[in-house]
Amino acid sequence: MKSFYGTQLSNPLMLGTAQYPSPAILEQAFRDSGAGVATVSLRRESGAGQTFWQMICELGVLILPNTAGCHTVKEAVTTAHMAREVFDTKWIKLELIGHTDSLQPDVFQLVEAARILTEDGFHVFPYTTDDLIVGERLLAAGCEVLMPWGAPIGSGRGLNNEYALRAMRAEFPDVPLVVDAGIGLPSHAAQAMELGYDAVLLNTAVARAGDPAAMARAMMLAIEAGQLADLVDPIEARDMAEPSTPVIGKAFLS
Ligand SMILES: CC(=O)[C@@H](O)[C@H](O)COP(=O)(O)O
Repeated sequence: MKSFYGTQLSNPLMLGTAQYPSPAILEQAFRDSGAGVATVSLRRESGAGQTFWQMICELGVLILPNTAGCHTVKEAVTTAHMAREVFDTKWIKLELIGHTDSLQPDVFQLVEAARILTEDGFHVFPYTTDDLIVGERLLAAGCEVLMPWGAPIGSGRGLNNEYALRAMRAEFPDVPLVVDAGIGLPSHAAQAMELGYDAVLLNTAVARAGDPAAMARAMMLAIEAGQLADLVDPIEARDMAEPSTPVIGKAFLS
């Protein structure tokens, strides 16, 4: 498994901490799924106060603070500095929103903020589009991980552009890649792993499910299934049929 800035994840599920019905259900979702990373929004969840930060720290998983809700480089950089103080970590999930309806990242500001934060010693996890050139620019700015979107945040649409995500995997074979946002179902998470992605980050699909803890577990099982399938050389899809038993009386190929 690839490492994330030198750290091996205990497993490839990164789980958000927003919108759960209660703190107890949030904790249960982490326990039942065994998620390896918790992402937490400094701006959106700052109202919850010290008790909430404490609870997140006590989950016993790696913390990936994020800059959700930031629209400018200045806001994102300031929020990243706050996060480093609160959670004592160099990791920052850099979100810089550029479009109100789709919450599409502003990739121009994203690259600039990534460069500033990297020079300042941060380990940046950029939430980006599935654009190859933006990916290249983020790597050139010092990022060692890329987090392309599956679909707009909270949409639950799954992988909107499988072609582009596949192209990113092929273009950056050695870079840890995480599908971030838009996952709605376990099958979407499995699909991301089948493409050879290294992890999946999701929040809404679990937090807003009828039973968040059970959905978190379902996501983890799907991620494990997709990861295993990717490792064991799956067959290529074909247009034409091919008999499963090509030679009468011969059950095995060899
Ligand atoms: C919590 C978080 O980091 C989100 O901004 C993230 O992008 C997840 O998106 P979904 O809620 O669509 O899973």
